Amino acid sequence: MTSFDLSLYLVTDRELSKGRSLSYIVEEAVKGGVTMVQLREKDCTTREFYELGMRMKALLSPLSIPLIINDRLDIALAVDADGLHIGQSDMPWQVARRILGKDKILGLSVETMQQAEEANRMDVDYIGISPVFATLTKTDTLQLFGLNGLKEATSLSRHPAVAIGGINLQNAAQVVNSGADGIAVVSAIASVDNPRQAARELKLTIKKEVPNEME
Ligand SMILES: Cc1ncc(COP(=O)(O)OP(=O)(O)O)c(N)n1
Ligand SMILES: Cc1nc(C(=O)O)sc1CCOP(=O)(O)O
Ligand SMILES: [Mg+2]
Repeated sequence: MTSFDLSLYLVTDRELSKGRSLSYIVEEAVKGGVTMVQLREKDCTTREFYELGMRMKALLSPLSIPLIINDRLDIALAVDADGLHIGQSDMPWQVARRILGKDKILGLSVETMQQAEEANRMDVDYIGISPVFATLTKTDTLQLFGLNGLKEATSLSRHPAVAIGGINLQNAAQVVNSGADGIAVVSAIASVDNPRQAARELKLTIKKEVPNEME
């Protein structure tokens, strides 16, 4: 499987990118230290999603930054992405795994403690703990995990775990100190004036925290 580093995971949303192109946001974010990118565009035709996917692949592949496609197994295959992220209402993980093959990265959102526990019996490569905090970026979610829920979910999970939902410079340190292997963000990078600087600051914050925790 493609190796991956969940520490600073950018999830895209053109609508929240203040009129700037996806390529600009992603390029700047990568220069700031993003380790993984998920193409998540909800308002998109299939053709447009495919073309964006091809553009992202051309941009990220030479930099060895994994490209993950949200929801769309067909697009992940068509652009030969590094992986797919699915939620509880998306393609069943067994089907996704069978079609993607064992070499691709498969991520799964877990929205409850029970789902985190069930994911231990699934052949997925990481879980997204969704959501940790409230966010306006995605509102069709169940309960918030909060930091205590995040601690419990990361301790019971056998999978690497990325936290998502309402994560920013103010709370990122607490998130990684609660056991997450990384943070996934949309607005904290895509909606700010300087995405490169935002990524750099987030990266510094989480890098600082993980070793401190281990000491
Ligand atoms: C890293 C990560 N975690 C969770 C999600 C949410 O996925 P899902 O529940 O399928 O919701 P949508 O993103 O499809 O609206 C994610 N995309 N990425
Ligand atoms: C894509 C996504 N999934 C979530 C979940 O809880 O499953 S929250 C979310 C959006 C996260 O955006 P922001 O960093 O702006 O809060
Ligand atoms: Mg989904």
